Amino acid sequence: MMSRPCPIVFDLDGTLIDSAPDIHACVSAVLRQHHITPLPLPRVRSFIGGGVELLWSRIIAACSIDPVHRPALIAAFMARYHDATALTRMFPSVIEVLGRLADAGHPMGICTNKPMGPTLQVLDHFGLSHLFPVVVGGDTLPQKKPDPAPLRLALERLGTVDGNALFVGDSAFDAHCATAVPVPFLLYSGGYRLSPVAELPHDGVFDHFDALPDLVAETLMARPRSA
Ligand SMILES: O=C(O)COP(=O)(O)O
Repeated sequence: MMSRPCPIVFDLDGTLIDSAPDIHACVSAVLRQHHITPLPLPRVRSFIGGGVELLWSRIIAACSIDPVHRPALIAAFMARYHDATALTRMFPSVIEVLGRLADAGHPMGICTNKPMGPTLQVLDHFGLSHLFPVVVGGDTLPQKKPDPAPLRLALERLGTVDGNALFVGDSAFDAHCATAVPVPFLLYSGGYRLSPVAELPHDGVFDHFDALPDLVAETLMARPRSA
């Protein structure tokens, strides 16, 4: 009996989309409002991946801001972040490759630390919503990646059987989350990763989305499959 194509869950920021310029623009606007000199884009990009709260913990530390301002800063940021898509781009070939994987029958989902509001907005903006029947955001559960709970929820909602699924992401948050579930992890090396590839647990690595369908097939072939 042929087994059905396995579910594939994707991280969002730094994996499918380069959203750092929009996040940087929102952060800079909020800092300017508070008369604080904005940080350079690469610095803000290095703070992305652990969700909004961790992003702001890092900004507050980097700019030596009094933590008493934290709630106001985060509220002002969220008001801008909700529909910030103007500077965001999909990584090359993402739309074509997602279409190929969907046509091959893989059920697909998103597991991101980005809050649900901006996540749904950006998926809609890029015409990706219909590809992802399951979306777990950074505020869906109390836990965020690298805790396994959000990815486990996405896999459960996609009907994963016996861990027969794949997770695709770009960061240490994603790699350690996949290990904790556990589920095989494919690392996109062109995203916001801070650690060397060799230091992140992974079952495959790719630097361009054109390589992903073959990598998916190879990874699944190398593993025992459930019916
Ligand atoms: O909001 C973030 O920090 C990044 O979210 P991600 O999980 O899609 O990389």
